Amino acid sequence: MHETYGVILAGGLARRMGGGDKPLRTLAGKPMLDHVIARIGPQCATLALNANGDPARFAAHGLPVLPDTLPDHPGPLAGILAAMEASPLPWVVTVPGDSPFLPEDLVARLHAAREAAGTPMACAASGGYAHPPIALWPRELAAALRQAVTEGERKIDRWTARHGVAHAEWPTTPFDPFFNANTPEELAEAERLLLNRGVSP
Ligand SMILES: Nc1nc2c(ncn2[C@@H]2O[C@H](COP(=O)(O)OP(=O)(O)OP(=O)(O)O)[C@@H](O)[C@H]2O)c(=O)[nH]1
Repeated sequence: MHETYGVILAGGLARRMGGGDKPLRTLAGKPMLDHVIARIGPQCATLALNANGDPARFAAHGLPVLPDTLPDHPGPLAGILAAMEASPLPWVVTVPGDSPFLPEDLVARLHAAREAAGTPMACAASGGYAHPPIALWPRELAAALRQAVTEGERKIDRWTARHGVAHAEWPTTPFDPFFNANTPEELAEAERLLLNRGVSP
């Protein structure tokens, strides 16, 4: 297995949640970020958090905080770029801080998909839909990504398609492992899934 640098993306503005830090919202008695760390941490050699503003608010979670290196919240590609530029390892996996049910074989299957297809990147999918922020990135494409974002690129899938991306698909039953909580209603739904439908916390 390739050692992989994991970065949890928490650099967005969370407008649909009413602002603030989505990953610090409580889910089943603990911050959603703790659920994400429990899922992705064991799959990575090192873990970090991409977030903007005062890093002290994440101190309890014990992760290095990487701020965006581009101004004005240009979107998830800015967090992916910060992750690739900070990575001590050739491979980087990014996951959003609002996806508490990530699969335990995420990193292994992304590497396998990339190797089988001979592409530089691999992206997670479920139910026939790709989840562009949940992907494996080669550090060596950081300069190309910086150039693209500087020139105005904002869409992850358009940029990955230019370089080549494989997709690894997961089943959506009994639940979608890429469920993400963007709104207070989705956070309540995540809580129901955890408490009633056997998603292990
Ligand atoms: N670093 C960084 N990450 C971002 C930015 N915008 C979104 N993200 C992250 O990308 C992932 C998907 O973002 P969205 O859920 O679409 O955006 P969001 O800002 O979190 O929420 P909304 O404002 O409700 O759309 C989340 O993990 C966000 O934290 C950004 O400008 N910079």
